[in-house]
Amino acid sequence: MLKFGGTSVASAENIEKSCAIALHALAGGPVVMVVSALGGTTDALIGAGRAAASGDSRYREALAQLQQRHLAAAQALLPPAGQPDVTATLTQGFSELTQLCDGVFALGELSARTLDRLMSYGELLSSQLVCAVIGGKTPAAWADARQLIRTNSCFGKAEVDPAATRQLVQAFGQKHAHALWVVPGFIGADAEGTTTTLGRGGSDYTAALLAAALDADKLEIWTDVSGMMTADPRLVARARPIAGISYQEAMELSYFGAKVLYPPTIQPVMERGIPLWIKNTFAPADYGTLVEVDPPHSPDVVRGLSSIGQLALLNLEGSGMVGIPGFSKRLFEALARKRINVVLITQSSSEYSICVGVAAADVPAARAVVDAEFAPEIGAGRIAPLRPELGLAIVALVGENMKNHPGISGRLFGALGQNGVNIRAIAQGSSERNISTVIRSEDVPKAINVLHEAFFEPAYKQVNLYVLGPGNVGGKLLAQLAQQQAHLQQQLGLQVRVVAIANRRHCVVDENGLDLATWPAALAAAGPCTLDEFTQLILSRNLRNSILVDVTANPAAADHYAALLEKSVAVVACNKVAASSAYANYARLKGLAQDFNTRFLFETNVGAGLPIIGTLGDLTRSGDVVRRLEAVLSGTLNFVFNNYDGSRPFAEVVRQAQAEGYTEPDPRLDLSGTDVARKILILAREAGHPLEMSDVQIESFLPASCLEGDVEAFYEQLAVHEAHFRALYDAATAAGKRLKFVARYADGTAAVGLQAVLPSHDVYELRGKDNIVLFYTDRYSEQPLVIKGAGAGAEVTAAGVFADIIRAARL
Ligand SMILES: NC(=O)C1=CN([C@@H]2O[C@H](COP(=O)(O)OP(=O)(O)OC[C@H]3O[C@@H](n4cnc5c(N)ncnc54)[C@H](OP(=O)(O)O)[C@@H]3O)[C@@H](O)[C@H]2O)C=CC1
Ligand SMILES: N[C@@H](CC=O)C(=O)O
Repeated sequence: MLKFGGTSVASAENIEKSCAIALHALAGGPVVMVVSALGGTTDALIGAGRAAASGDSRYREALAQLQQRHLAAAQALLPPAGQPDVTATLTQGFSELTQLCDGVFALGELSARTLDRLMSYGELLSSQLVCAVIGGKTPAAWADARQLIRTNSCFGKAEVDPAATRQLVQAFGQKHAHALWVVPGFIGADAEGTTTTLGRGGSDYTAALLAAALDADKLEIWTDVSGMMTADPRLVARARPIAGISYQEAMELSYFGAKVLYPPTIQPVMERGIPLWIKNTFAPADYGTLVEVDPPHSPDVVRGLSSIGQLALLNLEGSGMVGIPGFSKRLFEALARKRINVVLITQSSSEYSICVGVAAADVPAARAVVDAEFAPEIGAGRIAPLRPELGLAIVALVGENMKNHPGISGRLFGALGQNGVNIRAIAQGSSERNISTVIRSEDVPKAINVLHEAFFEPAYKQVNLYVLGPGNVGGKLLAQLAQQQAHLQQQLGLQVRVVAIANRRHCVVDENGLDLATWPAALAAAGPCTLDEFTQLILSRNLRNSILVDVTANPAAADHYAALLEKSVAVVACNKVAASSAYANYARLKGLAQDFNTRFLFETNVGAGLPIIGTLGDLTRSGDVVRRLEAVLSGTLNFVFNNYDGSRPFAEVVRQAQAEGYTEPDPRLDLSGTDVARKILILAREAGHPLEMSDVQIESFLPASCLEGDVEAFYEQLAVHEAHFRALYDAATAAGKRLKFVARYADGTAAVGLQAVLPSHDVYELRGKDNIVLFYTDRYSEQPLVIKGAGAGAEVTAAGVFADIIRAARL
């Protein structure tokens, strides 16, 4: 039994392919070919009927075009001698169709019964065309499905009488012995012989009914994809075909939106144990999906993911329901009276509420019928009026193996939770074959991708970066990312994509990942975007595993972290503003990261790429208590005082520090001690002490006038005060000391300031732009734990940001 869908017969070329497949199958025994209408025909027929009913005479043009398409296919496929019969059949069919639509036009009404008749021509004509084509190569007989498929008179989606159908098919088979039959799909007839249809996609069902009635060896559904996929390939780029699947799993997946198979198709073949094979007409060598009783073992615990959109939840709740039998019965009966299909049901054990999922389009009817049913209880205040919630979708995991594996739901909830996907309702049958979650519609693409990663690509995770501030550090970061992309993918299973880059003037976005070799040109050519717009971009794209990387020094950028963390978007910042802002804000951001299962990381805020904050975290998490910190935390100031000896102006050495990328974008922050004050404040907080910036005492060595005016004025004033800096240097040198800008924390107070230290001091030998931190803790009480190394510079800072990105990605 072979069924060919609309795309498989959409053109002359495709019909040739389908016929070749059928001829090949014929070598193995008798074949029945069930054929859909030429792709797009059913919609065109419905459109023509509706146009006629609404008094729009353009239905005639539409029918003429369809006729032309069918005739052209016949001409292309058949030799001249074989054309007249089919041409006559097609012409006759379109003449009947036109008469039918003329009637609809005259009456201004299109009944469901007439629409079924109208639609049936799609399959009736395509199957006769295909029969003529294949009949030119081998003997073939056309059979009218209306003599085989017996239905009730529910027009639009008639219900099949399987026993009567079986009898009709078998009797027909005994009377007409042919090696090859061609049968129109989708249509049947009621007991009076009136044409009915089986619902959109119903040709699959026709084929399954015939396969069951004839006890076929197998049913092959030939379509335009290579089988059922692990997820909708339009949403998940790495979705792959499922080779083997059980009937029950296929049924779950097809009901839950895997459009490859019309859901009722499975039942008739499942009852008879007939294998169902989904194959691709355009890639016949592909294996496809074999649906059978006992598919081979698969390492995948979950067989597939599916989703249903346009869902609404209806909540019926109130204390009047608790412990009273019959409420659910009344609810479901009320919905059934309006023929409202219930897709999902959940009820809490408190019995305080029942929640059902229905199609969003059914909400007004559901609301009316349920509120009417429970009017007495609502009036008495014992239950609340029905509360619908719209804009929802179901995402489901399907797989027989799930029941043997603990932890599947945990993985499901963990993966969604880490990506800020809120689950509104959950349903799991005791078969454990399907775990359904109800989520917001706009989260579906993200959720499906996250779950596909979690269950089908365990060694692979896509990470989406939004980089704000491609300056010295940001530029180096992008270069390092470009260089390491292959390594990240191969060694860590991370596909790190930079989705957007913005500076103050431009913002470039590519949801598929920017080309990291050419981003500067792309950025320069892109339009501007504000910080608000950048944040909205991140939120609206709603991509999985999103990370904001703030490589600016901008205070306003830090104001956006909360909105992102609240949506489970991780924040990696080398911008120190947030972590050194008011303690309440710092604590709130950390709390948000924890509450929303994401990360707020700022390792580079202290000591650039050195592992200072991480080490502090390890100490405190393991129960150690930090009593005292002593540190040199400014790469700039260490560089300046290591290089200034009076032989060239102090201002020139500072300019060199800036040119080499050690200073803040505004070097006054370094020279004033503010940058170091921020760092010791952050360390004290990370050690568990809730200090404010006002608690840090800053002893500035700069003359006050250096901080009045802009950066150029600052440099001018440094030059003006050269003698002051020279005197500081000379005094220290004369005493055998070196100048170091030292930060200290002890007993709840912190201070930063310039000191002349003796050779015996721990920081005396600190070279270049290095930083050093000495941790005095309960465990390291005599000899401190020391971290020392390059504490400034774009390359090392970018490396620290990179490491934070990986930490955030591997959460
Ligand atoms: N240098 C170092 O050793 C270390 C630096 N850091 C931190 O790294 C951060 C960056 O320093 P650095 O790279 O030297 O600075 P740069 O001045 O070189 O770069 C800053 C970047 O931020 C962008 N920017 C500023 N404001 C905005 C805004 N409102 N919207 C979008 N982009 C904006 C700038 O854009 P535009 O070009 O348009 O102005 C620029 O691209 C600072 O916070 C610094 O404290 C941390 C540790 C060590
Ligand atoms: N400007 C800073 C850079 C690192 O935070 C410094 O000089 O240390």
